[in-house]
Amino acid sequence: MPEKTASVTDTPEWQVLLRARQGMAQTHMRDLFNRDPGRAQRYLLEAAGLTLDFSRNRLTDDILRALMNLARSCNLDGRITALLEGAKVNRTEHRPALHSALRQPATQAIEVDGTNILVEIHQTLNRMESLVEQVHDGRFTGHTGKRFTDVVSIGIGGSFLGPKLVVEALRPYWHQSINCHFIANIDGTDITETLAPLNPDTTLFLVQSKSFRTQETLENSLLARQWFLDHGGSENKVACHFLAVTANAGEAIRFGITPDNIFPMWDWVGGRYSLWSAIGLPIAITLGMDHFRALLAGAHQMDQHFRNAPFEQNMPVVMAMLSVWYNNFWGAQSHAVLPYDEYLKFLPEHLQQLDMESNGKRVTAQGVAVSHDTGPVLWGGVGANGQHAYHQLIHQGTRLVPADFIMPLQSHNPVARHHTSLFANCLSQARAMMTGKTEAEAFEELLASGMEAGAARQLAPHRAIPGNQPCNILMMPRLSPQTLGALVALYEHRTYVQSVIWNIDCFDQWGVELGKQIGSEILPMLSGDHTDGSAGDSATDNLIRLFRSATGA
Ligand SMILES: O=P(O)(O)OC[C@H]1O[C@H](O)[C@H](O)[C@@H](O)[C@@H]1O
Repeated sequence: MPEKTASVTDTPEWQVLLRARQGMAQTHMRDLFNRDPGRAQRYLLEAAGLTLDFSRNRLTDDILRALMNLARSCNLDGRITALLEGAKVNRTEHRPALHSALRQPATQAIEVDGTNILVEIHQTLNRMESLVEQVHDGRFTGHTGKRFTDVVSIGIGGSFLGPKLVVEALRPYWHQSINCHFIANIDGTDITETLAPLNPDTTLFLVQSKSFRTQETLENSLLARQWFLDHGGSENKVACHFLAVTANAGEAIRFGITPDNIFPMWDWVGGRYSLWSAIGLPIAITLGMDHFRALLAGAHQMDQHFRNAPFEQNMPVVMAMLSVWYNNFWGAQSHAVLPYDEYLKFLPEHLQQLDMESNGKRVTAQGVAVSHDTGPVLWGGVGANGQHAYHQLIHQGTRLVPADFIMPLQSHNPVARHHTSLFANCLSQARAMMTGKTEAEAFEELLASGMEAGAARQLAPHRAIPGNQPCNILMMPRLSPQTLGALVALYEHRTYVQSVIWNIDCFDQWGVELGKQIGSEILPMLSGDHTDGSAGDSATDNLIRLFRSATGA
């Protein structure tokens, strides 16, 4: 039987926050700003090149203190040390989660089972560097001797989303000679459309899979291999075009990858935390190793800030505790991430896996059902596009939607006055969410526009906006490898801190396994290899029949 531990909801610190929540029920953020204009200056943090303005929150100094007391009561200090120093924080898989070690200079040792892992990490980085240089200067070429022009990463989940985010976000830093593509989905369209314009002689494939057992990745890799063979390649030239990154070298070799072409991964790195490892090869090849190392350096700066800054000034801790505040005390069910930068359009997707796969849990680390909500639904998209779509719900819907605005102060593409307009949009949305517009204000506005009083009275409730929607604004001088590294590491640590408060294991993902298991049973029924069984329920059986009659299987 799982050991029973006291729930965080029973602690005095939790009760203080419950009372604080009651006390804030009638307080609007407008009042908070009116009473305390200094909050804008006070609720501003700097770390690793990022600036966080968290003044637009349902927050007072007392509540901030109470949130940090809750963090202390959960031994957050000790848990941060445990994470960064390699304790087995992934309890169900008995592993450390040492993504921070991947960006650590080799000056101090970090031991896992008696081995200093920094040695292998830096050896791997050096191997990556050598590969990148050889690809760039043409010493490592395709089988016809032509330089590589395209790299295709085949992987899914954590072996896809992080590298894709970084590669797309750092386009202004791309090495000029090479293009990068990603194949993830087991949808023929993904691979067909990606490979169609490519030249097999000048295309380098990276098979990216920690486990080397992921069906989508293995099937796509087989197909890519066949494409290479069908277009002038031969079996003995596959090694020139296929590399793998995996913690399961044995499977990769069985699959046909030459041992020399395999880069290591380790079981102490979670998939969604792995872009800093050799899973980052698409990044390193596309941007060059200097930029990859700058990305690591930015993340390392955030690690140091996370380790050393007092809680009240600790950016990941503050953001995590604000999320706990809204999630557990105000009933928020989602969290929006709104990057005001086109290059960051894949950030919400990466953070969805990071946050929702990590904190989408319903039992404590001890295996007992939680007595509180855990991770909210994370969603979002680039501003200003969202303003003309889902922001309506944030402004006038019935739900509380805390949001993070993310905005570089300088643009890589400073055309006309676009960047100023973009920043104006970001600030105006944050202000509209915070202040809203009362019905009386809406009424006055309509009268001033010349509308007759009766009509104005009728329309005013539709134009009123409650406001009081909390948001953070995260800024950086410019989106660069360093600031992006810090930004992603910030969200990694924010995720961890939440999991500490909720007492859940944020490094496993058992929930995704059942679907895979059922999928492997259904596949032969759909393809006609196994026709007389039942999937176990009539609804599934019905659609299997429908699919088979539509496809003639
Ligand atoms: O890297 P792989 O072993 O192929 O795993 C790819 C992905 O698939 C799994 O189902 C997990 O949900 C993800 O956490 C993982 O990143």
